[in-house]
Amino acid sequence: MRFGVAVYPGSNCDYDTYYVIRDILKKEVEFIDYRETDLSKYDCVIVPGGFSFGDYLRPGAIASHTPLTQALKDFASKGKFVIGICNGFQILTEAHLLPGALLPNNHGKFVCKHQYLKVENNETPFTKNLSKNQIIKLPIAHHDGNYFVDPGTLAEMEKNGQIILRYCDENGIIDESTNPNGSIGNIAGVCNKEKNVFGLMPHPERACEPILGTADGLLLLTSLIN
Ligand SMILES: NC(=O)CC[C@H](N)C(=O)O
Repeated sequence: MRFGVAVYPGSNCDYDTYYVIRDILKKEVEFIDYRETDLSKYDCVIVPGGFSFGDYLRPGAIASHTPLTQALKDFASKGKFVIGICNGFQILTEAHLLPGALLPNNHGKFVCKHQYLKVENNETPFTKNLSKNQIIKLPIAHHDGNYFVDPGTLAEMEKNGQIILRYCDENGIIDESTNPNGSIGNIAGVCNKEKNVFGLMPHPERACEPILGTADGLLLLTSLIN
């Protein structure tokens, strides 16, 4: 399986992602410049976190119009895999590769901490190494992670199994007190209807070695490889 890691001006999790794929997962990986349009050699493109184009206009808004992000539409339509992490999730919603939008956190502050998450759907290529309702711990670090989608689309997404992760506490409680940013339904990660595009606000690439406090990110990233 060949990976590409998208690089926009202002990406800052690109090296972390590259490191995990090359040195921990031992898979082939290359950086992809945001002006590139030929993605034929990749099986999966990861759109990493950061502040692409300085988060100007809205996070992900400018990056969504670059040649690379536009080429991802054709790439995804062929059934290839796309994962957007944090700013990558913002870019994928701005590009309409995923439904919904990431609004500013409801408390107006940047949030940076470890967060418990509940696996809502393990029947996707991104979560098959996990069990349904499994609780995992990953870091979150964002200012605009407040997931919003209109009620009609949300109902469709629930029906299609497109809600993948929700924010919770260590006991799996999902409510306002365990919601770090105001996301509707505590949603932390979603996929498209076809289940080959996945976006999430937490950072699995920052949680792949026990020394980092949690290696649960590996459960997600190895699902796809297996
Ligand atoms: N860690 C990140 O990718 C940050 C995402 C985005 N720039 C935000 O603050 O919401």
